Amino acid sequence: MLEVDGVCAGYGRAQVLFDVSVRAESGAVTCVMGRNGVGKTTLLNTVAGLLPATAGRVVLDGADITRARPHRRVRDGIGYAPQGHGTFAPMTVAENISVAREAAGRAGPEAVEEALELFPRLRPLLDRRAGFLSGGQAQQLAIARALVTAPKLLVLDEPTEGIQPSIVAEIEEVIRTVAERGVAVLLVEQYMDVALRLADEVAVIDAGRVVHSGPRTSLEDGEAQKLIAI
Ligand SMILES: Nc1ncnc2c1ncn2[C@@H]1O[C@H](COP(=O)(O)OP(=O)(O)OP(=O)(O)O)[C@@H](O)[C@H]1O
Repeated sequence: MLEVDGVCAGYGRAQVLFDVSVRAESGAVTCVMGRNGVGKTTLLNTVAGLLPATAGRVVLDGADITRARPHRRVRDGIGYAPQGHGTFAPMTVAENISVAREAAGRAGPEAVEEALELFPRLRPLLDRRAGFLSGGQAQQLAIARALVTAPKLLVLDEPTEGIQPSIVAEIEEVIRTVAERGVAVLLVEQYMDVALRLADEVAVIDAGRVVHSGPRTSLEDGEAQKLIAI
């Protein structure tokens, strides 16, 4: 579904990603791991089109989208829940969700109901402004906003960071359900226990390069774990 092929990217003269190749298949969770500052968010921003790739290709469903703008990528089927949620604080939960659905132009109004079935805790909060949500609620809203775009590829940046364990379990359940429905999930995750529960495939980044990739079971290897340990 997604092929990131030999991508380089960075900020001004500071190159962050070096020849990065990662794939995410439909119906599977691909987990990108690595220590702080190694380039995980930079990779996701390059996939979402928020940061240009200076070399290499991003291919979605066989189409080269390397130069496509972010809104085009949403319409092509990339749903992104960025780190720090990226929700509109002054807007209500309901407005956040409907704006995301309408902007994507991929799904009908029934997508909102489907997202609320996955995140029932959001239902009583529909009239609350997003800026007044707890961290866990805001994260659920961020994922719901990505889901109402009816993505083929769901991109999540550390969705369990700083969130209480009961909500983490609910978010994990949604990620699993979405993958089982055939969506490709590309997930940045720092916590080994979460990755071991969710990932089908893993890619470990260190200093802007992919230094390990393979099935989840390859994470049991001590060498792979050393690359992630803080
Ligand atoms: N907007 C920016 N301008 C300049 N440098 C940046 C910018 N965003 C990130 N960087 C730098 O790029 C490098 C990679 O950052 P990135 O956020 O991709 O790492 P990360 O692996 O996602 O880390 P974290 O787990 O802390 O989010 C870091 O050295 C960071 O300081």
